[in-house]
Amino acid sequence: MWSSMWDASNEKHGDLKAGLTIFIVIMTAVGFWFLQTWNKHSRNPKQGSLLPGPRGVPLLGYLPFFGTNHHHLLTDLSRVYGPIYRIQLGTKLGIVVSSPSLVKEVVRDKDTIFFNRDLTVAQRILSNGGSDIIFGTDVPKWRKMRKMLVSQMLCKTNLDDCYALRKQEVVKSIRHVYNEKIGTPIDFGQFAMSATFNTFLRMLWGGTLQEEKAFDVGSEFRKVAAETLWLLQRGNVSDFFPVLARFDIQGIRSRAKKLLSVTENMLDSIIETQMNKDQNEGVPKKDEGKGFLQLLLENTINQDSATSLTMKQVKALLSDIVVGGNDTTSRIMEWAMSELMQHPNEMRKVQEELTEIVGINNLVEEFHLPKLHYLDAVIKETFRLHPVVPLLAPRCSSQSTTIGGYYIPKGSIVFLNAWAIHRDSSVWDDPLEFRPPRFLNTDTSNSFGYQGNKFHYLPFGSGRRICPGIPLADRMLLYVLASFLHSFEWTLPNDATVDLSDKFGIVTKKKAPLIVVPTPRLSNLELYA
Ligand code: HEM
Repeated sequence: MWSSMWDASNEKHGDLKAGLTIFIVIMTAVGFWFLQTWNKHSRNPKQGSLLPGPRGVPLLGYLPFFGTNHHHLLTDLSRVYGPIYRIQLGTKLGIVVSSPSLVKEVVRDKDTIFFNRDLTVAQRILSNGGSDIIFGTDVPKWRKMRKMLVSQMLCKTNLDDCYALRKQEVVKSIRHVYNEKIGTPIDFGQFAMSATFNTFLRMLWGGTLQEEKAFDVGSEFRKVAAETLWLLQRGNVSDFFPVLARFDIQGIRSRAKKLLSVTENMLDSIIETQMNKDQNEGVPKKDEGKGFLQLLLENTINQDSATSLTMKQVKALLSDIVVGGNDTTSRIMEWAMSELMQHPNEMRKVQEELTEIVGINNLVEEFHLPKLHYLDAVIKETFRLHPVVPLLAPRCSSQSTTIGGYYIPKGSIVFLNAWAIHRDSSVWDDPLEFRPPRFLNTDTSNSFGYQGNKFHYLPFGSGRRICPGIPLADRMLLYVLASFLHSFEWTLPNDATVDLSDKFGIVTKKKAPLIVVPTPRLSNLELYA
């Protein structure tokens, strides 16, 4: 995603700076051309007024001033320049939108114009030329893949069917904490990340992969997914100055190509294993449901070209699920836990609800989830204060148009600043306070969901390109968090405090990890066995 282009860590930021230095020398040669581009962006008042925005420096635009926490910077700038402004990023023109009504104009009223993405070098390579959903811009192909994901893999029936797979992994995590971590400080983010990752993989392969093989595949996939995310968020000079792409100054293109080849080989081998299984071996146990891969392979055998996917698309979809779903889901768990540790009263209410609905002599089951209203409100409030994808997935205008009466040239990159909107005092009462009851509204006409229909609450985006993973993310968040909060009491190590500051990235995370100490909470210790 474009928001990830300027990575937050110092190491990577330094890397971008080094690239920029080399670049400045080369850029003298193309400066003339750049100025022409600048003029083109600035002088076309025919269709609307010119946008305000901060002044940058020649050639680089505002790039040198970005610092590390880009969502904070863009929010600060919106206080100066208003809910829509322009920002020059090398040769690219960025448009930053931070009001609900203007978001609506982009994602609903003009959704066909803002359907596209402006792919970076790494995005184009790692998505195999945009053959996945996240980076895909070919509408018929994108639609076919989304349909497969939403109406077959993540439909209620299939998610219900593979509950047993999720449960096995969550119970394994609980057992692991009970056997090895009681009374010791653990990094909750890492713990949530492992539990989520293992659960995702279990749903991908279903119940058919041997445990040992599943473990090896899991470790490899985890490495590949982490590197993909890392590479996607490295700043790359070529993205701001495409004319330099052929020089691959920072080596990002070659590294992405190597990574794609490793990923493809790994997925090919998994797919082959799955296809070579003899029929009995491949049939899931009665209560386990089909894994996503099996569903996908059945779909490719289907000869109906209107619905069937190619192998390239199958692999792209598997990657999307892991890359798009794992970090986001586990990071929000860490944020929710951090807010609960910071607000013991809220923690008490959540645990009282769990005791009442689940019972202290039982483990949480998915059928309990619809009754866990307070926990649901805690998660929603966490998403409001800490939308883990703060600038959503930036869109690109496929033709010149207007937003809010301002002229937007073709090819502009539009950032929808959900982080700013979620913290805007003209939209929310006491926006900086963690107050879950604001999501407890029993009046259904006024209640909040994740569907992005209220343009002031956008943790999963909105419009045609809204996150298709919501049904799975919603279940996983509630189920995993409820299980951890019900099974254990969590305390901070002596003298520790909770640091709620954040660090921008493709998925925004906590600056300092949350370290907590678990002790058993259930009265029947056999439940941990
Ligand atoms: C807490 C969990 C998650 C969060 C916060 C999240 C957030 C988002 C956001 C903000 C977008 C961009 C939407 C927009 O620009 O309007 C997005 C897109 C996407 N997400 Fe998620 N997501 C999560 C989980 C998942 C899961 C579990 C999956 C897969 C099973 C997934 C797959 C995708 C895909 C494929 C897209 C691209 C959609 C498109 O471009 O058409 N996400 N997500």
